[in-house]
Amino acid sequence: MGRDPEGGPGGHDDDAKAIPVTLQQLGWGPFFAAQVDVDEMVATPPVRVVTVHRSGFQVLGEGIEAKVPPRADVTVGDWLLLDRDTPAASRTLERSSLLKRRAPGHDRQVQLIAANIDTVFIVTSCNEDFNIARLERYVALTFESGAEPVIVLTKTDLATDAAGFVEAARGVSDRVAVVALDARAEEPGKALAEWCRPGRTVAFLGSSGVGKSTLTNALAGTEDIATQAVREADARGRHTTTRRQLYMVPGGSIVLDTPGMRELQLADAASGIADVFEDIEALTTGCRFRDCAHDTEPGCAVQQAVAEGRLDAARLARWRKLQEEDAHNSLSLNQRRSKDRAFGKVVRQATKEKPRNR
Ligand SMILES: Nc1nc2c(ncn2[C@@H]2O[C@H](COP(=O)(O)OP(=O)(O)OP(=O)(O)O)[C@@H](O)[C@H]2O)c(=O)[nH]1
Ligand SMILES: [Zn+2]
Repeated sequence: MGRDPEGGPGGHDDDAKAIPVTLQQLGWGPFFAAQVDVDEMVATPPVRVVTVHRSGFQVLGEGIEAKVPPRADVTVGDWLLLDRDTPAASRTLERSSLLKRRAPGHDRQVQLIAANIDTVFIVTSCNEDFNIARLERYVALTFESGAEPVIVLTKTDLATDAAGFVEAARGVSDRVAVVALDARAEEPGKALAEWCRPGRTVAFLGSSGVGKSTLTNALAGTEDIATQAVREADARGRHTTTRRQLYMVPGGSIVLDTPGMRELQLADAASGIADVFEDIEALTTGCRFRDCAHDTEPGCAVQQAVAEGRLDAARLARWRKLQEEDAHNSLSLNQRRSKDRAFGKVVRQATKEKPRNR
C-alpha cells in the first residue's frame, strides 16, 4: 500500500529540499542540451523523472525537486522541461533510448517502461536459466530501444564450464560485450565499471533469481538499495512502495529499478532483430530472389550457408521465430480488431449452422 505523499504528518521536512545534484549527475549531456535553448533553460529548467507513482512523477533537477501529474506519455528516466506554473504542461525532451512493451491482455497497448537508459545489462546465469533464444530476444529489444546491450553471466563460481556459457553468449552478436562473474564477490563494480561511469544510466534485465538485485546492490555498495535512493519517493524521506525508480549509486552511475523489465515482449522490434542477426541479414542479400523466404527457394544464400556449415540451422530457426513473434505482437489495435471481427463472423456463422441444443 503506497502512502499518499501529500497527506499526513510525520515527514522530515528539514531534509526534504535542496538536494545537491548537478544535471550531469542526473545523466544530462549534449544529446539533451542540444534540444533546449538558453531562454528555455531558465524559464523551464530540465528535470529528470526519477520515480513513478500512481499519483504522478517525482522529478529532480539542479536545486529542484517537484511533482508532475501522471501522464501516459512520460516514464521513469525521461527529461522534462519543467513548467513550474503548470507542471502537467512540461515538455518531454526527445529520448536517447526508450524501452517499451505491449501490455498483456486484449488491447496490448504500448506501455513505456523507461527512457534514456544508456546500458541494459542482460543478466542470465551459468546454469539452466541460460537460454540462447531468450538472450537473442533481449538483445534485440535493447538494440531496438536505442540502449547498449551487455550480456552478464552470473554464478560462474557454481559452474563447471563457465567458458562454454561465455562462448555461447558471444555467439549472439559480435556487437555485444559478454561479462562473466560471481555477482556476490567483489568483482561486479570493476567488471561493469566501463558502463557505469558517472552520469550513465543502467538497467538490469533478466529472469528471477539470476542476480539482478545482487548486482544492483554491488553497485550501490549496500545490501539494500532502497537506502541509497535518490530521495525516497515523496521528498520527505518517507518510504513508499513504488518500484519504478532511478537510484544514484556511489560510483556516480544511475541505476533503474523496475519490475516491468522482466516481462518485456518483442513488438515493433524489426530493426533490433536485424541488428542481432546481422550475419543472417548479410547472407540474405546473396539470395537469388529479393523476396526469398530462405526455405526451399533455388539460389538461397542462407540455406547454402546452412548446408556448408557456415550458419547454424538452429540460429536460423530462432531468427524466424523472433520475426514471427515480432510480427504478431506488432499488429496494431485496429488490425487486431478487424482480425477479431473476421473471427467473430466465422464464430457467428458456425453457431448459426449449429442446431440449438437448449
Ligand atoms: N553463487 C552465486 N550466487 C549468486 C550469484 N548471483 C546471485 N546469486 C544468488 O542467487 C540468488 C538470487 O539472486 P538475486 O540477486 O536476488 O536475483 P534477482 O535476479 O534479483 O531475482 P528477482 O529479484 O527475483 O528478480 C541470491 O541468493 C544470490 O545470492 C553468483 O554469481 N554466484
Ligand atoms: Zn534465401
